[in-house]
Amino acid sequence: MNQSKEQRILNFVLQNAVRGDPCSVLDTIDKYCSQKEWAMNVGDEKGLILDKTLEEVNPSVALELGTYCGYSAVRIARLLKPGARLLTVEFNPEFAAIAKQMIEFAGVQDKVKLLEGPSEEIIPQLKKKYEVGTLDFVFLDHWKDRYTPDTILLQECNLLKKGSVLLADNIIVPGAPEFINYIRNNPRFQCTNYPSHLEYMKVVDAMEKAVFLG
Ligand SMILES: O=c1[nH]cnc2c(O)c(F)c(-c3ccc(F)cc3)cc12
Ligand SMILES: [Mg+2]
Repeated sequence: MNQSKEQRILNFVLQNAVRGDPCSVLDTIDKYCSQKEWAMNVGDEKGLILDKTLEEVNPSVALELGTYCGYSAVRIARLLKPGARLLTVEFNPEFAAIAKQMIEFAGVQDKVKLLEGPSEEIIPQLKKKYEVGTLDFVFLDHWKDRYTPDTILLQECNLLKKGSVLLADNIIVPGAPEFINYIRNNPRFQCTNYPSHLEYMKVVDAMEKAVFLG
């Protein structure tokens, strides 16, 4: 049974990165995905926008929707203050299995809880089952058609508080026009657009930050 691309990425990290060194894991994934096989990690250019947003927010509790191979989970976790935690949601069991190993190899497993399943099922469980009060930061990087319903669900579940920050990937490619229309016309959010490029490509993409006003 030949290996998946995601397994090849993990193997390259296990063989070439430094165990326990998150930056080494990120650089190694970026090297593989820019030189050998493209993959949908947020990457190093949009990753800097993620880093800057995280340094502004300095979240105690962060949520990521769309773990994939764990690149952005490692990227987020490496910047979390002591005691802060990241909950990351992945629907695809194969991706979740790869991400678990990636997160452990990077040494950030104590800061990250990987939740396997559909976001629409997991979000309503966050308060009671995962002891979340409210979320300081949410990274939307899963399926574009879920950005709006999940943002509405986060509000319905009272998981956002005044100042909670959402950051959404792929606003241009693959694009999330319905989300952009929803969030920019919603008076409860203050939006900022961050032009960038698609991971590992010269194609234009963008991220959108939306601050919940309460
Ligand atoms: O499905 C996705 N979920 C989360 N992030 C993505 C991404 O960053 C992509 F570039 C892409 C992408 C895939 C194929 C393309 F040709 C272009 C972008 C997809 C996703
Ligand atoms: Mg993405």
